[in-house]
Amino acid sequence: MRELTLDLGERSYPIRIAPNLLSDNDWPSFIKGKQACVVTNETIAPLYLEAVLARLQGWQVSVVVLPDGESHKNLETLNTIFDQLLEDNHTRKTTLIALGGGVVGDMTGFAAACYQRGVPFIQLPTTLLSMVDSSVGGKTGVNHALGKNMIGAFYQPECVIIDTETLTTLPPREFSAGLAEVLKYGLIADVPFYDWLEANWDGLLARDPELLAEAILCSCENKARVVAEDEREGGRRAILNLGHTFGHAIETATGYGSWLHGEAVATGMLIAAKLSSDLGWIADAEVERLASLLQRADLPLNPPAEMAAEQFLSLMARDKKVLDGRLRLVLLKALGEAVVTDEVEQAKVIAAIEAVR
Ligand SMILES: NC(=O)c1ccc[n+]([C@@H]2O[C@H](COP(=O)([O-])OP(=O)(O)OC[C@H]3O[C@@H](n4cnc5c(N)ncnc54)[C@H](O)[C@@H]3O)[C@@H](O)[C@H]2O)c1
Ligand SMILES: O=C(O)C(=O)C[C@@H](O)[C@H](O)[C@H](O)COP(=O)(O)O
Ligand SMILES: [Zn+2]
Repeated sequence: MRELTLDLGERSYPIRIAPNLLSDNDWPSFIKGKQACVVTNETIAPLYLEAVLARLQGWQVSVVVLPDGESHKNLETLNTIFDQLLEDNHTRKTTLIALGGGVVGDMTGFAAACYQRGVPFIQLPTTLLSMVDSSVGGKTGVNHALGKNMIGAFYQPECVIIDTETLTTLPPREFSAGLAEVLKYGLIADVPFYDWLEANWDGLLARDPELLAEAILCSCENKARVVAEDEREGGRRAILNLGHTFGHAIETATGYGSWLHGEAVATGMLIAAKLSSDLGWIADAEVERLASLLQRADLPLNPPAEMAAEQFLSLMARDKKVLDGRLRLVLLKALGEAVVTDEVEQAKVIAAIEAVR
């Protein structure tokens, strides 16, 4: 088993990575008391709910099965979790268990932050993206029609249990979406990891278990390092948003459905890389290198044809990083060195969007 700790003082927690951890009797020990509510969705429940419930026999356990998809990551769906918790008389001693991808994880975490002003929760991520990113770091929340993740809270889990065996059932498009966030860590902070990813890209695409476990560990280590430094995004944590200002605009414009989060981030990172090379910060060859890795994973390189640059700009004006009315973008000062800047001319931003198109 691989293990690391996200170091946040008294709110520190372990992140465990190994095959078949869901069937392990160890993870329920992170739950204080014998009351729990498992939140999952209609796709994941038939695959993994039984294994989880088998570990909780004799407990007071409720189950909430959410509809599947990013389009359901909203307040209306969130309320169904509260309905169930109240109907089943759950108290402040109840622990919520997020069994699923980032959508289930973000909503369960936010429900835990709100229910009776806060109950514990644990993360059992089942997508690559949720293993390497969303289950770690305590960003929880839901979307609003006018913007992505606009309603939420910073709220940390008790532990993150990554059962790598669950990746065997993940559809290829979802797997690739996760790889986009994996590449992000190399781009923003870890050139040796980026080189390693490029060297092992075929093996990763073939889902070699050892390579995957290594990539998940390295991603979690990178994320944990940044979050431990700046839990509530006062500064450095914003680098984890590389590509997201453009990506969130795509997701919002397309109604949280046709583009997966990781796909939108892939295209967004390519725009950010192009802008960084236009500014003379990274070599043109690095933009090509990233495009090639994305393409080999079948990730989209071009923004939606119907999205004009002006639509990007108006949606990006609501980005959470906007300060004093000024757009702040995460760009690459060098490969492996992300910076947050508000000093890029609008014309250059438009040019990068058009160039990638
Ligand atoms: N909180 C954070 O820090 C953070 C970080 C990155 C992304 N996110 C959020 O995460 C979400 C995206 O997460 P995601 O990519 O996991 O998407 P997702 O949760 O929608 O899961 C992707 C799809 O895979 C299915 N699935 C999940 N596990 C499976 C498995 N093992 N086998 C078969 N099918 C499985 C799901 O039912 C879904 O259809 C977005 O809402 C994004 O905003 C949050
Ligand atoms: O953990 C973070 O911080 C991130 O930015 C990780 C991102 O991959 C993730 O998509 C996050 O949900 C985006 O956060 P937001 O604050 O821009 O909504
Ligand atoms: Zn993301």
